[in-house]
Amino acid sequence: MSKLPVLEVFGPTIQGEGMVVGRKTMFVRTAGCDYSCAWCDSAFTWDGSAKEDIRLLTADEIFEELRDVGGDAFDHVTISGGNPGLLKHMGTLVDLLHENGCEVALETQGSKWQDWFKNIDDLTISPKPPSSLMKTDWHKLDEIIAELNPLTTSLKVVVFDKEDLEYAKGIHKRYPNIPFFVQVGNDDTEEVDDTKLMHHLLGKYEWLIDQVMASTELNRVRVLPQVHALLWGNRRGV
Ligand SMILES: C[S@@+](CC[C@H](N)C(=O)[O-])C[C@H]1O[C@@H](n2cnc3c(N)ncnc32)[C@H](O)[C@@H]1O
Ligand SMILES: Nc1nc2[nH]cc(C(=O)O)c2c(=O)[nH]1
Ligand code: SF4
Ligand SMILES: [Mg+2]
Repeated sequence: MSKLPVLEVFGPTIQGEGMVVGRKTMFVRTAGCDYSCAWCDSAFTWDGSAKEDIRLLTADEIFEELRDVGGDAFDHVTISGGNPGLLKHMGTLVDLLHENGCEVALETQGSKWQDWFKNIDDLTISPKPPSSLMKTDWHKLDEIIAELNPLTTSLKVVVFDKEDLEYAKGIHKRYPNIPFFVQVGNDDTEEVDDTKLMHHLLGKYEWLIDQVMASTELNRVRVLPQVHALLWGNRRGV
């Protein structure tokens, strides 16, 4: 049976971001990413710093661990990373979760397609703005968005500055029928004082709200912080 590189299995917690924010969910975090965003809050998934913690697990083993960690107190699992979209065999886990009565969410950046994306219940595509220093492959992103069901898909752009906001406007204009979210960028992923970080991020949230409210191009838009960062700071596994 094919194995998947896993770094974290945690929860239940709330989905802190995007289209199903607040939803009780478990998380499975895979290792490896084809990007290296300047501000990645999960850089340990790809920068080598946690490579000793990567475990190669079958879908059955991942589900067993979800039950060990979360008991029966969940019916929703979010797959994130790194980029889980690199993993051809993730579809086996998605099917197994469905067979066991769980809904499945995915976080990916829209750089790679997998056929199992079609089976995801809450699919977040998060293209990366200029501050990430990554380049969007527009042709690939067009192909991916064209395949997906707008009822189960959302776009989420993290915004750090005005240039990112212009990028966000471009994404929304290009894919107007996909529910659109802008998210506060955390520019202090090293901060260990949760209260200090909370105040800092709330200030950035207010700035982002002001920008979106003033824009004529961002009307059908939801503006959200990372709720888990407000509550629990930069901690892992929450
Ligand atoms: C760690 S990524 C993993 C999934 C996938 N690689 C992606 O980027 O969509 C999960 C989400 O966290 C967001 N994110 C990463 N670093 C962030 C930061 N410093 N501030 C706000 N959001 C961040 C990403 O944009 C993405 O939407
Ligand atoms: N609570 C919580 N919500 C999240 N939403 C997206 C996350 C991610 O890292 O992909 C995340 C995370 O790590 N924790
Ligand atoms: S695409 Fe996601 S996991 Fe990869 S570097 Fe960017 S934010 Fe981090
Ligand atoms: Mg995160």
